[in-house]
Amino acid sequence: MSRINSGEPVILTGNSHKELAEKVATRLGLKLGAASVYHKTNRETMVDIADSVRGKDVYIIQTGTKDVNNNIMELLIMAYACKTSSARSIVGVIPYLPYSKMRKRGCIVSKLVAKMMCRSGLTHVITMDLHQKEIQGFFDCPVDNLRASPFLLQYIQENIPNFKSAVIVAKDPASAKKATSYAERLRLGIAVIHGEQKDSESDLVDGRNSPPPGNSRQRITEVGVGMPPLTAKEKPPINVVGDVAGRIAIMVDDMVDDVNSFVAAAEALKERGAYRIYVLACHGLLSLDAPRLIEESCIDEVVVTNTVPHDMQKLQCHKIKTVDIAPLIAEAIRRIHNNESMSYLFANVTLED
Ligand SMILES: O=P(O)(O)OC[C@H]1O[C@H](OP(=O)(O)OP(=O)(O)O)[C@H](O)[C@@H]1O
Repeated sequence: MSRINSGEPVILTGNSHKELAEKVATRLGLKLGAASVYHKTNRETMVDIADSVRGKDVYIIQTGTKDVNNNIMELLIMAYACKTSSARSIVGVIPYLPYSKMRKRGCIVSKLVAKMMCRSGLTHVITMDLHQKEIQGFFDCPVDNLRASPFLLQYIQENIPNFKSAVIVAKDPASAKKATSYAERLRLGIAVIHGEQKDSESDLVDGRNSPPPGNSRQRITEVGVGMPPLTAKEKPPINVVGDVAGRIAIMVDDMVDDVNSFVAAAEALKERGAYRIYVLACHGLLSLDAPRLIEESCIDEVVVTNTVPHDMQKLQCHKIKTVDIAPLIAEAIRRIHNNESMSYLFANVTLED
């Protein structure tokens, strides 16, 4: 990779993923800028940037982790500190953009997050595999939504023996387009799973202010709007459309969170004769009990990139593998900094990725 050539940028990072930030800086032939980001005893976030950023192009590498609210505050305060110290441009490098999964009912938090980031001083955002591409429209600055698919496709070709006898699986109809786009590039067939795999409220971990019990359809009917209630027993059964018998099944998605939906899908695939089951996704959030669930499941491997740190989860589960996307992020920074076209980075991706 050629070097940065138009005035050295400053690469800063908060506490979300130092390892990734260091890898990116090293690839660019730079050192991380001296900044300390810490929390006072009252939990307020403090930022000290040691060197002057006046007139500089600053890149702040900060991803979303399980410490998500601190991740966001650190980024906002760092960006604001750079803005008020007269940085020329401030690029937020946010590999996993938090709050991008929209909850059914409730406000669109990603719009609020985008507005706060722009107000704090970000002049450009680099992110990866947005859960909804439309989120880019919430930002009042340019957004480059990089894709992990070329890296994941390469992993399949190099690390899954007999991948030519595999079928790419969409674990729900919503991910069918993504599965098709992977399948076409690998010249494989697809299968689509239909049916309820997890409760829509399964990501609630804190009981305070949680919605009243009962499923959402029931509540809608109680106030006299909408269709008759569907009870848990009446949920559509899991159905696999496509032939997976005697094949390797590879599920592709944007993120693996608490993993429940993938485990349920894997069981359906196993029942129908798939003999090896892989899950590939960009973001390995691997929340809650995910490592144990994967370990005990019929999934053979979960392959994610290092947009989100997951070393602890790997200690608990030997089936989790990591693909390094630091080279992609470094190349995006280099191109933006040198005012070069980004199209090269999108050469082998499709709109559906
Ligand atoms: O918690 P896990 O079981 O690991 O699930 C992760 C899934 O959640 C997200 O989709 P979501 O269910 O939010 O559906 P959506 O596409 O309707 O937003 C994401 O795209 C994965 O498919």
